[in-house]
Amino acid sequence: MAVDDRTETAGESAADGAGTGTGTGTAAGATAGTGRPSVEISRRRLLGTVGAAGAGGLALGAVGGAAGYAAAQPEPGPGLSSLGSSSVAFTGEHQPGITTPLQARGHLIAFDLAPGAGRKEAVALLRRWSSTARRLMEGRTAAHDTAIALDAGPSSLTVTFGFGHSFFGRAGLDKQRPFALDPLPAFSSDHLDAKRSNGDLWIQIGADDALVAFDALRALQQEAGDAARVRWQMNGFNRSPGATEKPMTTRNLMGQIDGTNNPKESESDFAKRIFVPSDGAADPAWMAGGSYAVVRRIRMLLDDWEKLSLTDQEKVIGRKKSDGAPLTGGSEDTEPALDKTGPDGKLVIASDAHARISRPDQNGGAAMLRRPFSFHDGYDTDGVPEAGLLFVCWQADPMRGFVPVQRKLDRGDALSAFIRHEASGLFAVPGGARDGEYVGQRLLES
Ligand SMILES: C=CC1=C(C)c2cc3[nH]c(cc4nc(cc5[nH]c(cc1n2)c(C)c5CCC(=O)O)C(CCC(=O)O)=C4C)c(C)c3C=C
Ligand SMILES: [Fe+2]
Repeated sequence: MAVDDRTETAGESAADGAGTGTGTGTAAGATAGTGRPSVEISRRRLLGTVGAAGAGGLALGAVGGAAGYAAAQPEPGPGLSSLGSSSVAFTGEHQPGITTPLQARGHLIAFDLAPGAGRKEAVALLRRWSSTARRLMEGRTAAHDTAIALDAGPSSLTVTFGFGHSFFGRAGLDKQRPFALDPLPAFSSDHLDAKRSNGDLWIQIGADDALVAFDALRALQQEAGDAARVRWQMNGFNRSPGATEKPMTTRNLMGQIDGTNNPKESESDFAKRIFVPSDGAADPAWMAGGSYAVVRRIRMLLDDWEKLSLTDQEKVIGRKKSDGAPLTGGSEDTEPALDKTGPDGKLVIASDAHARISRPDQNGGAAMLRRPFSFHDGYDTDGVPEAGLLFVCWQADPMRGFVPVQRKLDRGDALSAFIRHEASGLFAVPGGARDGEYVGQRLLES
């Protein structure tokens, strides 16, 4: 949906002047106790000014900061593109960032409650985080804003919160811990780094603008305050909207079209597969409308992968690299002919092809919604790219989603020679906040 005029809160009205083009572009004054300047303004209001000023935003840089901004002559501007103006609702049956189309930027961050912090601190933290997530997703500023995203619209920002297994003991909520959060089994191909795995609390941030995404990451990390400490943090990306001639399924860093056969919202069993039932049958009740996120940092062994011929690469997956069509023919959306054999009598889609053995019909119906981000963290000392997939998948129950499929992949996936699972997390992601609620309220106030 396109961003609209914003209703200013009482807290924002004091800073209105900063957003109306009076000259500074930032509010004077400081936020009590932080020493940091308070930029408590609506991004939309500032955008109104920038829109009226046309190239004023550019003039800001060109002629030197706030003074240049004030001097810019008003000219009609093109306004926000749909990339900047699109926003996602914070409230709803489900949290945002699960069925939201993939965004161009992603940050994953896990926290542990600080020593001595418990349920009371967690309640205050989730209240703060929810309030900030809502504001930023609407294109408003955070309570203590840094100006990083000041000129941008909401840019499809989503913020999604989850609870890890260890949270429940620390918060005195053991009885509320779902069995579905029991630790994932070990897989023979695991090379997991415990320090970059799991955590009490998890946040997934996605946005189509890098500064909007980082702004949210920074705001939420700062607001953790004394209540929680960062355990690990990972950064990812996908294709930017509009980068291709027509909208299409994204590619991963192996060059494959990735996401084709994801469950579709239009399918009758979609909700049952991805979300914990909202009809009162959920156990525990606070997870109604929620979902379980499995997060795996999967390194791609790109030097080895890129040595394969195109034919061999396609054999590993069972689909064509160019358009994602099954090797048995057709286009991306064609159902693969799994039994089809070639002139040599062998299966056209090999018995160990990744896209064959990960299918629900090869795994007792197990299905998940894959919603990954690619990552690239530079090169190691040998010049090998530290790159791959921040694999995030969503399901109503990991034992009927990720676990059986990963077990099967572990036993004989042609892709496994080219990937390495380096970190892992499992998080209970409660249903979306209702109006006036914070995320996790039904757990924390149960
Ligand atoms: C345990 C679950 C899975 C892991 C881990 C996984 C890693 C992984 N996958 C690719 C690339 C592709 N995967 C594709 C399909 C696919 N993968 C999984 C599950 C896991 N993948 C499923 C359930 C499916 C869909 C199967 C089906 O129903 O047809 C494809 C094909 C295109 C598509 O449907 O998306 C590609 C390509 C990589 C690179 C990777 C680890 C780095
Ligand atoms: Fe896959």
